[in-house]
Amino acid sequence: MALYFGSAILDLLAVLTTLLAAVYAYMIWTFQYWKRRNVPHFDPVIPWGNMENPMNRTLSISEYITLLCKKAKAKGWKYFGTYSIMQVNLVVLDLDLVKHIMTKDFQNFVDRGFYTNEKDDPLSAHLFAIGGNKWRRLRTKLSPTFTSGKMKSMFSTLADCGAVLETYIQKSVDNINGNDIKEIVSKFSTDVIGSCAFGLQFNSFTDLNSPFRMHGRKIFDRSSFQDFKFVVATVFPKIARALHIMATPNDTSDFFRKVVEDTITYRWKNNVTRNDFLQLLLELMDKNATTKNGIKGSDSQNLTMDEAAAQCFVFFIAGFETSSTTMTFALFHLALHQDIQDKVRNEIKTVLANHNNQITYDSLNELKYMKQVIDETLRFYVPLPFVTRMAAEDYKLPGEDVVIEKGTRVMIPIQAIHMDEDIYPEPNKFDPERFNDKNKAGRHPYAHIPFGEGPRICIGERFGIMQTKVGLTTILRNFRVTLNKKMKLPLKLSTKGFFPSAEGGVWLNLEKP
Ligand code: HEM
Repeated sequence: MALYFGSAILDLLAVLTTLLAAVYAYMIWTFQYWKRRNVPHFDPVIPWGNMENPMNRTLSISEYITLLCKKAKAKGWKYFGTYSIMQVNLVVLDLDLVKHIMTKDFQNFVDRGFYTNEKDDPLSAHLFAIGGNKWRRLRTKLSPTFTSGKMKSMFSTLADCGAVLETYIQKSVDNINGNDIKEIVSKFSTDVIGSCAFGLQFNSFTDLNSPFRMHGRKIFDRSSFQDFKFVVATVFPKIARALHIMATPNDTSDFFRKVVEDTITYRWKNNVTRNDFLQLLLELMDKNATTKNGIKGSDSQNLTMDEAAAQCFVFFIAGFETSSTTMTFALFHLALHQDIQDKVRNEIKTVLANHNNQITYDSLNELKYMKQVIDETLRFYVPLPFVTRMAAEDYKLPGEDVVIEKGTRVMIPIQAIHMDEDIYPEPNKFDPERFNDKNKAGRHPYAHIPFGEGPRICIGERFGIMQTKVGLTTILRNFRVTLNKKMKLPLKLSTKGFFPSAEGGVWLNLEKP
């Protein structure tokens, strides 16, 4: 039925044109936000703002932000405004200001401003994503899970996974050569998280169709469209929730929720206790938490089944990709720099000789040079290129004439800080000596923050380093790592996904030294 132009189609066109014009005008107005506030910024482009078109990137996210920050630094900016689509962000470069946001004034920057949709997607409500009091409550509860005492008691479970990796590479070294090393270390870290977070044997090396490995791949090998959907959901969370947009793929969510529920039910039913994260979560569960089978939780604390599943899930996603990325890039650099590799291997041999040639919790703590190699790897290719914090109230940047408005996201560009040549001369040179005690002491404490900083620092830092050390020690004490002829140099980062990964893979050989 035509109302205005005598034709329903013309009416519809008129409505659509008006809507588009309104959105366009709103974008123009939004894209002047930083100009109106007199904050330094680069000119945005409609509709992506200062982002690259997520469907057609030429650089990885990490490289793109680092480039933007380099340009900003060259102009003498300590911070600058950006737009990701219509979301305004303040990128902070000055390390003293970074310290204020992450630590000193943390009470105003508790939230990350991450998209969650607890109703449709219970797994999205995990420790990394949630904010406010809910985060405080959960973080307080989960922190004891990651103390050095707990890490020590969990070490034997981790060492068992190291032994599986060792047997695998010893047996199949001929087949491994000329393979993407990321696939091998990912199987190891999937097994580690399986044992330590879920209390299950994932058997990633023997079960080629392991559903855990399959879901792990699926979460991180996201298409550009999925990335785009997530960015839009972060910018317009209310609309995204109304449209039931999930952060976790549907089948992955069903799979993990069922695994956790079945495992918890089994443990309650059979009074099983184990030295793992799940046991600690179990002890925090609501006495009224009921599984589908009608089994009730046994104590009076208040984590629900879905909350417990969400935490297992975040340990899985945060634990396996970060550590396997770190191991992959460490091995790549060691293959490029045989002298550094020799030094690491000699250290491993000397230290393990004092521990019956066993990889133990204490022996790993003595691997000081390997820790320098890991620190330098995490400087060079940090798994999370940036983190965000959202202002809970208006906040005046200390010493500056700028107020960060309530609800604005502040971005801490970790990778760009790590590549700042004023902090790290020749940033593209791999040099573990940057992290000897003397050189470390001469730098700002916020110059190296691969695990973030302040009260929201990575809860799994100790575990991530321990896991990385077990993987590297297992490989390097048995093999010399060299570049395979299929490895394309210089390494180019993939333009897909959020975590840095090598385009075409990291092709290495393992040779008997
Ligand atoms: C090399 C390994 C790892 C790296 C580089 C890494 C890095 C990070 C970073 C940068 C953050 C954000 C911190 C911030 O905003 O200040 C984070 C948070 C987090 N990480 Fe890790 N991580 C690693 C391993 C792990 C492991 C093994 C686990 C669990 C088993 C884990 C669980 C988490 C969780 C749950 C959070 C959210 C903490 C919160 O918001 O309270 N991470 N990680």
